[in-house]
Order: sequence, then C-alpha cells, then structure tokens
Amino acid sequence: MVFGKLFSTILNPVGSSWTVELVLVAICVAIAILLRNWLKRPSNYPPGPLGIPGLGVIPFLSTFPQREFLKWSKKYGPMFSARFGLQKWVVLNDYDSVVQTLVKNSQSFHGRPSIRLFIETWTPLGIEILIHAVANVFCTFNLGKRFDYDDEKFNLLVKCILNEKHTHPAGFNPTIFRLTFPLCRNKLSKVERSVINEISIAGIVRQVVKDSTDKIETEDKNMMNSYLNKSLSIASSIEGYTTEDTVGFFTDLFIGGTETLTSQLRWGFLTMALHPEYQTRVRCEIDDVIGRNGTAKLSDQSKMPFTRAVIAELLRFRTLGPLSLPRAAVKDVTVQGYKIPKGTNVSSGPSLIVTHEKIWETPHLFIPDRHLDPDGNFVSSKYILPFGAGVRSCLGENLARAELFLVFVATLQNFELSVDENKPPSLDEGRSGIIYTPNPFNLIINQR
Ligand code: HEM
Repeated sequence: MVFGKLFSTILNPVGSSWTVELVLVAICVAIAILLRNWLKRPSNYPPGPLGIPGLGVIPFLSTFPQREFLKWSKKYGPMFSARFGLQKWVVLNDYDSVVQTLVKNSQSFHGRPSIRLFIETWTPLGIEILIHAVANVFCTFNLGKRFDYDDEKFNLLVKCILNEKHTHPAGFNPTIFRLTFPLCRNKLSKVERSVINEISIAGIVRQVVKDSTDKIETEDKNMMNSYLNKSLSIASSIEGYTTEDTVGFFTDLFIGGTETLTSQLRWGFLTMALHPEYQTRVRCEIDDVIGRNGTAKLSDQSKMPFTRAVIAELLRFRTLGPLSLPRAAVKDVTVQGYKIPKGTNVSSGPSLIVTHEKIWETPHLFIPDRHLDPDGNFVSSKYILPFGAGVRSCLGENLARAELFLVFVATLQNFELSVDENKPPSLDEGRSGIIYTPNPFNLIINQR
C-alpha cells in the first residue's frame, strides 16, 4: 500500500489511480518473467544451487570456491550447474565427469569463454630471478633466443609478466566478478595495464618473429624456426593468415608458460623447505644418480623414482589451476545423461579430484611415498590432472614437466632450502584466482 501511494504520487500527481495500477501490474509481470527465465532450466540440465537473480552464486563463493564446489557436489552430484552472474556454468567435480566431458566429448568442449581470462591483476612475485630463468628457458626453446639478464628487452618482458598476474590478493571472487561483468572489467586500470603488458610482450615477440623470418634455417633448432618453416609453407592456403597469427601464438605461449611454471616451482621450493626430510631424500638420490657436479638430464628421471614422486605429489598437493581454465560448449551435447546447451561454460575441478577422499588417503598432507609401489618404483596416477584434459589441455605440458624436473633437481643439487623456524611461512595460505600461488615468503638458501 505504501509503495502504491508512493508510485501514485510520483507517476500520477493529479490523481487517476488506474494508470498507477497498470504500471504496477506491468512491473510485477516483468519481474515474474525475469524470475521465470532465471529459474528455467533446459530439460535434463544438471541440477545445482539457484543463487540470486542477476548475481547467481557469486555472493556465496569464498576466497577458495573449491570449498563451496565440494559442498555442492556432495548435494547435487559430480556434475552440477550454477550461474555466475548471468552466465550459465557447469562444474565437473570428479574424474569420470571430466573424462566423459572433456576427453570423450572433446569436439564439443573445445571453446574458451573469453580470452580476457588470461588477463588479471597485479601482485608482486617473491623470487624474481626465478622468473628470469624460467622466461629464458622459454625464449631459448621456443623463440630460439636467449637473452642476457641485463638485456633491456628481456627485462621488459619479465616486468610485463610480473604485471600480468592471474590472481587477486582478495581471492577468487574479484576474478570471477570481473570475468562475469564485462562493464566492470573494463573500468579497471589494472586490467588496462595488463592489456598494455600484452601489447609490449607482443611487440618484442613480433621483433623476434621478424628476425627469425629473415633467416629461417632448414634444420629445426627451436620451435619458432619449426613453426615458421611449416606456417610459411601452408600460409598461402589459409585464408586470412598473417604474421600476427604467429605473434599471437608465441605471445600466448609466453604468458601461459612463464608465470605458471615459476609459481609451481615456488610452491615446490617452499614445500621442500618445510619438509627437510624429503629434501634430504631427493638430494641423496641426486648425489647417487647425477653426482655433486654432474648435469641433470631428462633420461635420469627413470633412475630417480623418489624425485619423480615428489614432483607428482607437488602437482597434486598444490595444483596450480585449482579449477583449470574454463571451456565453453561449442554445440548442444549430452554427457552422462545431462543436456548441456551450446554456449554453457564448463569448469573442471582438478583440485577436487586430487583431494577426493575416496581416491586419496589423507589428501591434505604432502606424502610423496603415495606415488611409489612397495618396491620403490614410481607409479603415475591418472587422477592428477594439473595440465587439464582433452584437446585443449596445456600446450606446454611436456616443456613444463621437463623444466620442472631440471630446475628442481639443479636447485636441490646445489642449494639447501630452509625457512626461519621462528616465523615459518604457511603452506596452507595462498592467493587464488585463475592460478593458485603461494603468498610472498622468505626462503633461506645456503650453497652446499
Ligand atoms: C606447471 C606449469 C603449467 C601448468 C600447471 C599449466 C596448466 C595449464 C592448464 C590447466 C591449462 C588449461 C587446460 C584445459 O583447458 O584443459 C593450460 C593451458 C595452456 N597452457 Fe599451460 N600450464 C603450465 C605451463 C605451461 C607452459 C610452460 C606453456 C608454454 C610453453 C603453457 C602454455 C599453455 C597454453 C598455450 C594453454 C592454452 C591451450 C589452449 O587453449 O588450447 N603452459 N595450462
């Protein structure tokens, strides 16, 4: 009644009450239609929490949305639906639903919701020299060019990556909020800065592409050369192909491959510093197989089961992309009896699989020995999916695995890692966003 009177005064100061009533009815009908659309689900759509109209489940997500996802998966099953803002999402929470969706139906789920996913906000990194090393391995392997550490262009590249962080100090919510509400996203100066970073990275990559195109070698010495060799011979048959495609490809690789690997290594060094007993066991294996002065080779892995078990456990224990990168259904598809319409975004939850209590005993503890058989041989587990699954899984997986092993081994071969025992950093706190990184920490590094 009070609202009726208020509207009546605003809309119809001179008095004809039927106009006011008509407006009120129209508003109610509009709200009813909006609510109906909000509540409407396609038939056989995965069940899930309803959320709040317009916002979906965003207000209910904590800094670590995996926790709510776990709760909802217990209530609604391993595949549930939710709305983030106005967008429809399906969340996959166990191994079977990930394989059925992303591997068995890979041709239906090869889309990505938005390239802007790669762009988020800034936080400072702890061990800067580490990112220089990782970036240089990338440049040597992929671009065929190693930079000196005082090279201006190289330092600009690294600075751009430092500004290109995929986490937010306040956790996952601001990340998903920005991805969901484009208008809000565009207003953020930090995001603009990230765009400028991307342009700078692309500028340097463009120069490397130009230099490499001028002197392509027949022998494939690095990925850039192989790519140019192949792409130039087929380019004429691809409509609309330009050099910018090559620049975009290597820029994406650089952004996708540098921060991820650096952060995974940071988790690794912190874990080793907090578990000196495992660190000593890895070092003993290194001394036995490689020696104090030898250089690690990838072929050494077969003789180093415990080191492999530590790295496998690290990828399980601190999965860098707790919710992987989102995919989008490119056509209507039925998976495990559920209909998923074209355009639905899909998030898989590797972090939920690696903490599943039916698969892992004490999943929240770091125990490398769980990857060894009774004879001490390394046993790889299909349930650890840090690089995603299916056709859009991580393009740099092999390089990442190789680099993880070599950098990890070379570091422990030469240095002892520890922390200030009076103020030890926590392994349980990190920053969550597209990727999950440890909070900045101090490490004590002693040469052996
Ligand atoms: C520890 C290191 C790394 C982790 C944990 C990681 C993880 C991931 C994950 C989870 C995805 C999404 C996969 C999916 O949708 O199923 C991905 C995609 C991608 N990664 Fe990695 N990655 C790492 C290192 C690298 C490196 C070193 C490179 C490049 C040299 C790289 C390049 C890419 C690219 C280009 C994509 C997008 C692939 C596509 O959309 O088709 N990543 N990565």
